[in-house]
Amino acid sequence: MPMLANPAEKYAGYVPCNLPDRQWPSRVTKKAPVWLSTDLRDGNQALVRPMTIEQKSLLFKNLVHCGFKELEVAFPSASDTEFEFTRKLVEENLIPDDVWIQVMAPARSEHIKKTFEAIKGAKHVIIQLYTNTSSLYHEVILQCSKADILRMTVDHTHVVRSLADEYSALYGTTFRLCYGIEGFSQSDLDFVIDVSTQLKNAWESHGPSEYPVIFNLPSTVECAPANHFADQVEYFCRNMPNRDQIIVGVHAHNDRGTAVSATELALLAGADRVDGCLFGNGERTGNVDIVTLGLNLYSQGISPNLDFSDLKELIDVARQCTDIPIHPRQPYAGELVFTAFSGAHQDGIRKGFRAMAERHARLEGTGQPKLWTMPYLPVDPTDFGLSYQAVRVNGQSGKGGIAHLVEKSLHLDLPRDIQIAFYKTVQDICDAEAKELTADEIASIFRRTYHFHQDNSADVSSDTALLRAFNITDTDVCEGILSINGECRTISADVDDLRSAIISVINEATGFSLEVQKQEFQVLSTGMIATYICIRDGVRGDSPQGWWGVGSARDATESMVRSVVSAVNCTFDDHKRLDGLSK
Ligand SMILES: CC(=O)SCCNC(=O)CCNC(=O)[C@H](O)C(C)(C)COP(=O)(O)OP(=O)(O)OC[C@H]1O[C@@H](n2cnc3c(N)ncnc32)[C@H](O)[C@@H]1OP(=O)(O)O
Ligand SMILES: CC(C)C(=O)C(=O)O
Repeated sequence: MPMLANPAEKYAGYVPCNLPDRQWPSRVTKKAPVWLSTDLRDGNQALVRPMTIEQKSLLFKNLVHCGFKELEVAFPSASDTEFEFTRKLVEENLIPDDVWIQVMAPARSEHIKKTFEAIKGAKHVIIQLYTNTSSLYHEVILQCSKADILRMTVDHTHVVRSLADEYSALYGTTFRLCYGIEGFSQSDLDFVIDVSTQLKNAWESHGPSEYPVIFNLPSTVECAPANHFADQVEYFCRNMPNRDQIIVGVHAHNDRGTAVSATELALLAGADRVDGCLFGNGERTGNVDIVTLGLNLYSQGISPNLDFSDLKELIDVARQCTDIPIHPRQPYAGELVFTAFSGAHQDGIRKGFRAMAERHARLEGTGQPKLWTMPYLPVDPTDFGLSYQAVRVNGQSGKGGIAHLVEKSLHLDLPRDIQIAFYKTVQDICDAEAKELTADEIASIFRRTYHFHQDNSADVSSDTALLRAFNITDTDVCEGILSINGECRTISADVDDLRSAIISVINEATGFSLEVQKQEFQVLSTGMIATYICIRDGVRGDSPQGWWGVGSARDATESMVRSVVSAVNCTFDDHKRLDGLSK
């Protein structure tokens, strides 16, 4: 069936909230909310294979390690696994004293009783009782009236409170009530406020409670834009009597792909607490991704009060438990997130790192913060235990990115001309092989292209010219043995005359008429000295731009000699290539 020419025949848009003086658009978030991880409940109920007790235990341990203080651990009346897992947490004393476990129960007495049996003996428990307030639900699913929903909610609040009082007396448990208002974002908000007020009254009618009731406002199904959800949350916060005596939570699903925005705007609109799952696991398109929310705050300089220092480990644990892979573009956690393939981005990142290092050096000792200001990289992945793969090279890459990888692997800060020359070599390979080249591959192409050897274990089989020995005597005379096409030549010259002496030995041996066009020295971060040299052959004139050579050594003179040998090898290579083409 094709898409409809007029989708209004099938789908109705949302009805905006009447909130002309809405406050949330001009507010700014300054602190982290209270987090509730629902990985083990809403995340779990959406899996192809719900987690085993072992998987739930592993995930629980890691969530606690991240710093969650409120965790919805189960829907205990749903299955033996859910029940037994809750018992295990309690009986094996696995819940730290400062952590509240939350369990979920529908408004059905037998389910509520079973839920209490599951948490028997726990220290801190939040019972989440849920009913659905949307008309779609009571008309279609329960086939009852609004009044029935109200009655059902209030009646079961009394059941929960009576059991809570009983269990407190018997086991010393501290209880809190959370009301999960399923269907909130598709409900008549005045009805929601009515049910919520009556639920609160019912709870409090048994006597004072140390902790305020939590009202959990979900977009059970995300059906409207994020600004609409924010309006609904602000409306609830402004119209609930005694707002300061309750906690308002939000629980966003991601059907429209805007759960993160909806939650962020809901916080501006007055929410105090946020439910979510790691990496956005959960029903259909998932619950809101709590890692993204936390790291979004972090990137604004606000501590999320959650520790994601080892994101890689957390990704591995989440995958082991849910059997759901992380998308390579998942914010913060995806494997391609801290990577740039395109030339312009690579160039920006490379320049950005330098500029930032210089700026930070200037700020040293001033007491001013060394802020992260990097083009294309909004946060520093090393804060989350991830490494930079800021630059990866394929056919879309440019000279800046390639030079960045050479610098990372070989510590050479290539001058612009050699960057351009080497870029062409790499591009030809990327194009011919239609694939990405790794940093190691780029380094080895560089070594091969420029016959650049930093240690004696290097493969020199493709070298036509080789420096076999080099020594500078006490009297500053340089002595060396050069092998050209397997034939050894001896050089002996003063340091100042050395370069022309080598060139004339080579010209004599090869019939070339080489002359030096450019030469640059560079002290590397390793303490070595690099020399970049460009030579031309006045006889053949095949390469008007000349051939580049690169050498490095502890000593500047030896480095220069190595660069000449490298350039001569490049000249040979090119001549062989051109001669091959002309045959
Ligand atoms: C938005 C949310 O995420 S809500 C939480 C949803 N989570 C889950 O459903 C996971 C765990 N659920 C389960 O294991 C099962 O659905 C159970 C144990 C709760 C109930 O199982 P069953 O009794 O076999 O019922 P079933 O799953 O077929 O249907 C749900 C029933 O609960 C009713 N129901 C749904 N929500 C509620 C509620 N908040 N309070 C009371 N009853 C409810 C439905 O109307 C339906 O009733 P019916 O059997 O009279 O038609
Ligand atoms: C009951 C609530 C909290 C819920 O899980 C939802 O509506 O998605």
